[in-house]
Amino acid sequence: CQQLPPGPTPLPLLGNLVHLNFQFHRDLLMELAKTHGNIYTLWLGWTPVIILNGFQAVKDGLTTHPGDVSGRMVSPFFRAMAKGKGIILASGRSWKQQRRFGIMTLHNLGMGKKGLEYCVQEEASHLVEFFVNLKGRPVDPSFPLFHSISNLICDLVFGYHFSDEDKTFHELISIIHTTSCMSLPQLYEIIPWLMHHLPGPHKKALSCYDVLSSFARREIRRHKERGIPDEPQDFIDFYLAEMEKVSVCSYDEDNLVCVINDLFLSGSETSSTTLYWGLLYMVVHPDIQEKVQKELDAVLGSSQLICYEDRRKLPYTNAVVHEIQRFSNIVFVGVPRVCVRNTTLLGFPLKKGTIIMPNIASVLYDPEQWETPRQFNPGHFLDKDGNFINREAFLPFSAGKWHRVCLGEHLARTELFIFFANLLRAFTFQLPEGVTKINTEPILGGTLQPHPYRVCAIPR
Ligand code: HEM
Repeated sequence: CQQLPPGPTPLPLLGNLVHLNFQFHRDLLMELAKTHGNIYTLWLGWTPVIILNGFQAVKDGLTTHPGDVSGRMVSPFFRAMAKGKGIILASGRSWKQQRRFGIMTLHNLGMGKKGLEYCVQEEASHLVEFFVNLKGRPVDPSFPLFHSISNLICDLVFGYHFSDEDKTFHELISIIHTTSCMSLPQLYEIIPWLMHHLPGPHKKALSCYDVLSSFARREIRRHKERGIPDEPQDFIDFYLAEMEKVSVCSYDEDNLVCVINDLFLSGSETSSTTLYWGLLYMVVHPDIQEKVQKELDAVLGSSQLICYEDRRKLPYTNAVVHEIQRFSNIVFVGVPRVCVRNTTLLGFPLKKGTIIMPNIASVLYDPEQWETPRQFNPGHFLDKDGNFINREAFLPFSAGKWHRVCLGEHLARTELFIFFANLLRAFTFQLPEGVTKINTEPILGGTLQPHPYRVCAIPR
């Protein structure tokens, strides 16, 4: 039998939604843990959701019986979107196969002649060129960052990347942006039968998802028409080759479409928003920016291609990149998990189907783990001699190595390091003349976003 952890008293019908102001706010969730403990229950309407708070609870909760808590919520909204296919919104055998294939293929693409790191370096140098052409004029870097990171996914998945002016690409990234910035429409989860017939942001997200799917189908058709080369060049080639080889039912075109959508939706906005925060922090902390530049100048030449491996020679820069991820904690309440069988979570027996929400923000801001959790402090990742140190509580990609943990972790780390180091080697970022104030509070959406801002990239 089930024993739910304690929590605030729910109201009839709405549960704790009113307590939450109909959204998950990281600070409110951390505040509730002070009263109810590091594992507590919130009710979304009739549905109990178990919240894990702080490093120890999140780590133990996700890694003690990782297989038991590796399901995803097949909520009405998610079902309407991906119909249980792909990776991020899928569960069970099909999810396992798509995920394993996705990991293997990203790895294989990294090994190829035109490896993954090369694509990252190429996109980073296009971005540097973009800023050079601006000649120090103010710009909101959000769009160019998003553009470059999405184009990188195009490179990996489609085998080519778009030019800056391409209209189709602008249409594609505006769709990805709208869909990935959406927060989960809570009302759809509670009354899907009604919301399905009403207009609103949920309708927009669903129709964007359909447009994205038709885009993926067009690319799959193009690949089929030109035939699969002996040496697959991109994600679609690898997948189509696999479809020909094995007759496993979950390798089908619908799954491929959803996997492509997953790569765009979880791989574009996350990395580009982290870099958007990164430039903001550099403007706010010019002393830290200068220290990074000094290290880059001392260790690298001005034209040398920057590799991910260079992070070992650049401990301060590496620490700043990690601190940007920690402090911005963009995926603030993680992605909900579901128990795939009856299990025990930190001593509480839970039934199959119970939803678990790891509050990632409470890990990255855990006062027991970080010296100055609410301050931007690269020292969190440095020892007293200035060497880089890994921190156990650095879990922006979540936890549970062989199960649900972020599939793009390696790609994201490579992108963040190479983009950041290239940008800071080439430019000093500062506020436009006359601007003295800047808002560093996040906007709550699908991820935590900075308020729009403009910077000048002054060539060094
Ligand atoms: C700064 C960048 C990124 C952050 C902070 C991030 C974070 C996360 C988090 C917290 C999860 C949920 C894991 C869980 O359920 O425990 C996740 C899942 C996922 N991420 Fe990332 N991610 C990033 C970049 C990427 C990139 C670049 C890709 C791929 C191109 C990617 C692909 C995925 C996929 C496919 C999943 C679903 C995994 C599954 O359900 O099995 N992510 N990510």
